[in-house]
Amino acid sequence: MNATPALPAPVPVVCAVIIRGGRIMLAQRPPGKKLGGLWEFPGGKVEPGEAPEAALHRELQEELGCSVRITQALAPFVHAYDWGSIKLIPFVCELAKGSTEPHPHEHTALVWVEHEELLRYDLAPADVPVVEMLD
Ligand SMILES: Nc1nc2c([nH]c(=O)n2[C@H]2C[C@H](O)[C@@H](COP(=O)(O)OP(=O)(O)OP(=O)(O)O)O2)c(=O)[nH]1
Repeated sequence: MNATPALPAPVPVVCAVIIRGGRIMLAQRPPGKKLGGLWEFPGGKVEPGEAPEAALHRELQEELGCSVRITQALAPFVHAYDWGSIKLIPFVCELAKGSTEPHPHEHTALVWVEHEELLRYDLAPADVPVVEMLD
C-alpha cells in the first residue's frame, strides 16, 4: 500500500507574451487577489476539456477585449506556490490584424515594456522563467 497522499495536479494556466513594436505587455494584478499588485502576462486558467490555445483567446477577449495571433508556443513548466502548483503554458503572440486596442477590464494597469526592462517589474514569481525563455 502506498501511504503517500497524491498531490493535486498542477492547475493549467495559459499566458500571452504579446509583442508590439519590440515592446512586451505586462498587466498588473488587482489588489486583494492572489499575487495582488504583481505584474503578469495576461491569461488565466484553462477550463476542463479546453485546448490551451482556445483558453488563451478566450481569456484575452475577457481580460483585454483583444484578439491575437500566436507566433510561438514556449515550453510549459510547473511552478509551486505555497497554496498549490500551476502548470504555466506560455505563448508568444502579436495583436491580430484589426484587433481592438487592448484595455484592462480586470487588471489595474497595462504597460508595454522593452525586453530588458521586464525583470525590473515585480513579476508573479512563475513569470520570471518565462522572461528567461525569451530571446
Ligand atoms: N494569468 C496569469 N496568471 C498567472 C501568471 N503567472 C502566475 O503565477 N499566474 C497565476 C496567478 C493565478 O494564481 C493563476 C491564474 O489564475 P487566473 O488569473 O485565471 O485567476 P485568478 O486570479 O482568479 O486565480 P486565483 O486567484 O483563483 O488563483 O496563475 C501569468 O503570467 N498570467
